[in-house]
This record gives sequence, C-alpha cells and structure tokens, in this order.
Amino acid sequence: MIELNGISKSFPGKKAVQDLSLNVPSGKIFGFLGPNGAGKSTTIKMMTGILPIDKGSIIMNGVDITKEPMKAKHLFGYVPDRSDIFLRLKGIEYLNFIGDVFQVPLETRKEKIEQLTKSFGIYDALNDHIQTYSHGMRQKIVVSGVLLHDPDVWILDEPLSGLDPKSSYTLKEMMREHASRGKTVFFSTHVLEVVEQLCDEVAIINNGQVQFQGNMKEMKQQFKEDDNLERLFLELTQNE
Ligand SMILES: Nc1ncnc2c1ncn2[C@@H]1O[C@H](COP(=O)(O)OP(=O)(O)OP(=O)(O)O)[C@@H](O)[C@H]1O
Repeated sequence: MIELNGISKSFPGKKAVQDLSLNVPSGKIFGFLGPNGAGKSTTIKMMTGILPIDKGSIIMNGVDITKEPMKAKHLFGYVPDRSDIFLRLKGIEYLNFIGDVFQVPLETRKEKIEQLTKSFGIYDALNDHIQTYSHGMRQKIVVSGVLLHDPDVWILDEPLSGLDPKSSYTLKEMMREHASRGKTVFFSTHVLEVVEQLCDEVAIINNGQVQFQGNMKEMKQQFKEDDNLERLFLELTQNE
C-alpha cells in the first residue's frame, strides 16, 4: 500500500506536481492515467526516491520513503519509462547484479532467471550486451530484474509501451497475479484503453493535480457527468 500525502514538485518556471494525494491499496492494479506532461513520471520519481519531494510525504507499507530510504528501497521494484541502463553489461550480468544487491539465493536465482527470461523470449540473448538490445528487450530485462527479487510493491512507468503483444500479455498476467497475492501494483499510462483492460482502481492526473480517483465504473460515470473530465477523456483517447 502506498500513501501520497500532499506531495509537490517544481522545476524552474514549472509546477510539475501540486499538492497531490493518493491512496494506492494493495491487492489491486492501480492505474495512474494522464496525458503527456501531466506529471506522472515526476510523481513516480518522487515515489522511488530519484527526485526529492519539495513538500508532503510518501509512505510505503508504513515506511516513510524520505526518512527511511534504504528500507523503502527494499520494498519496491521500479521499471522506468526508458530502460537505457547498464548498457555495457550483458543481460545475465545485469540480472546477477540485481540478484546480488537484493540477496536472491543462488539456488533459486538461476531457476528464476531462466523461467522469467524464457517467458519474455529473451533467454537466448542473455549473453549479449544490453547495448545491442531493442527498446522492448531492454524493457523486458528490467522487468525480469524486478520480478527476480519479488518486491511487495511494483512501480511501473508506462510499462507496456514498446512491448510486443505477447510480452505485453505476459506482463499484464504477471501484474494480475501479483495483485491477486495481495501485493501492490502501481503503473502509469497515457492510454485509456490499457486502464480499461487492466485496472481495478484508477487516478487521473492533469497539470500536476489529481482530477479523479475511483474504480472503473465510477470513472466512466464521471466522464459522462463532468465537462472537464470529458475533455480529458477525448485527449486521452486521441493518444490510442
Ligand atoms: N527535469 C525537468 N526540468 C524541467 N521541467 C521538467 C523536468 N521534468 C519534467 N518537467 C516538466 O514537468 C511536467 C510534468 O512532466 P512529467 O514527465 O512528469 O509528465 P508525464 O505525465 O510523465 O508525461 P509523459 O507521459 O510525456 O512522460 C512537464 O511539463 C515537463 O515538461
């Protein structure tokens, strides 16, 4: 479970996130929906400790991420929107590095790496450098790294963009499975259709502020009743 309590972040000349509060329950897939530039990545970067929070607090499974950053970092796994990391490592070296950092026992590690990378179709590329991987393959190796250490909380920034349909299906199934075990799955997207397919709960963000939080049925009802949300709905569906 994640609580965002009135968080704000400004860049010179730009208020990217303004007094944003959210309650992300465990056991559900939570979609964070908003058009380009709405403030999704900035919020996620604050949740993961990449950007300091200007104001407010974030509590993850009871841990304040600013006060106890190391403890919080053991709780979550993060898939960034651009998976251009550790390009000089081979896929297998990256996964072993993650396994070492999060102390995944050697006996289970080998088996898990094989199972995960086979399900994403990148097993045969594990001995190649990440530099030679396509965007989708880079995304898959980062997702495999997150799943390898099996954190309680998953935070994924636009996780499905760049994935082929089969891998996209596999990842969605994994997200469902994780939530059904009572864990937390939080992901961002600017595609309304993805939210409709996948989410139990959704928050809509625009101009750095939450416009709506509720379940899918409530969201559809609100779109009909609220002119501002209806305009946003049109903007979001144009992205599909
Ligand atoms: N480092 C930065 N310096 C200045 N402005 C920034 C910085 N990062 C983000 N912004 C601005 O803050 C606003 C929110 O950006 P953010 O990347 O959080 O949006 P987003 O919802 O993730 O968009 P997208 O779907 O395009 O990734 C945008 O106006 C963006 O230009």
